[in-house]
Amino acid sequence: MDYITLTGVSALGTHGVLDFEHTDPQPFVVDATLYLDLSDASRSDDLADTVSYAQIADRIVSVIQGEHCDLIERLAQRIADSILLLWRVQRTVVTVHKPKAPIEQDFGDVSVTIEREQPSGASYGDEKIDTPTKASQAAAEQTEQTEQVQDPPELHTAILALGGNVGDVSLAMREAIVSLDALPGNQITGISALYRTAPWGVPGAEPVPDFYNAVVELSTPLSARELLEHIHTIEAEHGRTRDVHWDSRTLDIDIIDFNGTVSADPDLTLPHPRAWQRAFVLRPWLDVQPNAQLVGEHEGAVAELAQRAPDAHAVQLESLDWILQTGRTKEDGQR
Ligand SMILES: Nc1ncnc2c1ncn2[C@@H]1O[C@H](COP(=O)(O)OP(=O)(O)OP(=O)(O)O)[C@@H](O)[C@H]1O
Ligand SMILES: Nc1nc2c(c(=O)[nH]1)N=C(CO)CN2
Repeated sequence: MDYITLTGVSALGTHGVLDFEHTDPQPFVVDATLYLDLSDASRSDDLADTVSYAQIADRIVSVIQGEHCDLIERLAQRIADSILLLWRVQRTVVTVHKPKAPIEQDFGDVSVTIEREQPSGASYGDEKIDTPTKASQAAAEQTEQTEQVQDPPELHTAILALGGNVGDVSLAMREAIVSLDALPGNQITGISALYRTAPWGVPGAEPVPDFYNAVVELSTPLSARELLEHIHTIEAEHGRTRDVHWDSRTLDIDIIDFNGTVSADPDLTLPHPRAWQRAFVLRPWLDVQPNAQLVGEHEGAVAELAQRAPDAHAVQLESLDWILQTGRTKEDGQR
């Protein structure tokens, strides 16, 4: 199996059992090996056929700087989880070093190493992670020969807004992101923070729960229309029905921008026709593209539109590392 190795990624964090370790930052150093099939990337010379080691380094640093763990075993698990969100990575070995650990004796380093893999039988779109049989190897070789004469697919950059206000929204959004990333050829290239936002334009006399919103940047070979079809399937998997416009919902995913395309088609309007006046979309968009520009009728710098939007003051940062959480959050569980 091919692999990518990244060593010595370091950052300050507040992990440890002792009281002062909860407040005084100390260095943590991480080595990670990612096992994945690099045969496509080695032929195509295209980043979309592999995983970006810069993105892995970012994820590792975010986890080190993120939520407190008592044990470096737990920190290593959180790092492995964040790496395995990338569907291409089949297995990862993560070592966390804590060179300044509070140990009275002279010591050089202390570290833990864990090895984790995708859940068994994990299936991603049409791609199943399986031990290759002779037949599947022969089929793969055949495909490789065919692929050599094909042009690599054209990749598009899509900005997707995710939101919801019913049930465990952040879990639904994390699962949706994994599903989007798992579609063949897709790669999530940016994930915003999670924001808690006041309901925008939602009708009805009853009080409506706040929404959670986030934005992702996606590199995709799919057309905008194909992507929208997949999005509808993912929304439906999370119990979304489309009965009432702007009603409370478990999961809503909108295509905000698709390579700067402008289209008035009502089935797929681009950019999203209401994005320009929604700080709950514009603010998280800036997290993944700080210099983003909206095209079309309401064109302008997203940073300026976000400030001017009527709900600019109703968008509150909820979590920077929400994507790394596992299971239900206490708060979500009560919703
Ligand atoms: N850019 C777009 N992204 C997603 N859906 C779109 C887009 N443009 C048009 N649509 C169409 O809008 C229809 C309704 O979408 P949806 O149910 O997500 O709307 P909504 O969430 O109630 O309102 P809003 O679009 O204002 O967020 C979809 O069936 C889809 O075909
Ligand atoms: N704060 C907030 N308000 C909304 C949202 C949303 O995601 N966040 N989505 C809506 C319809 O898509 C309507 N109103």
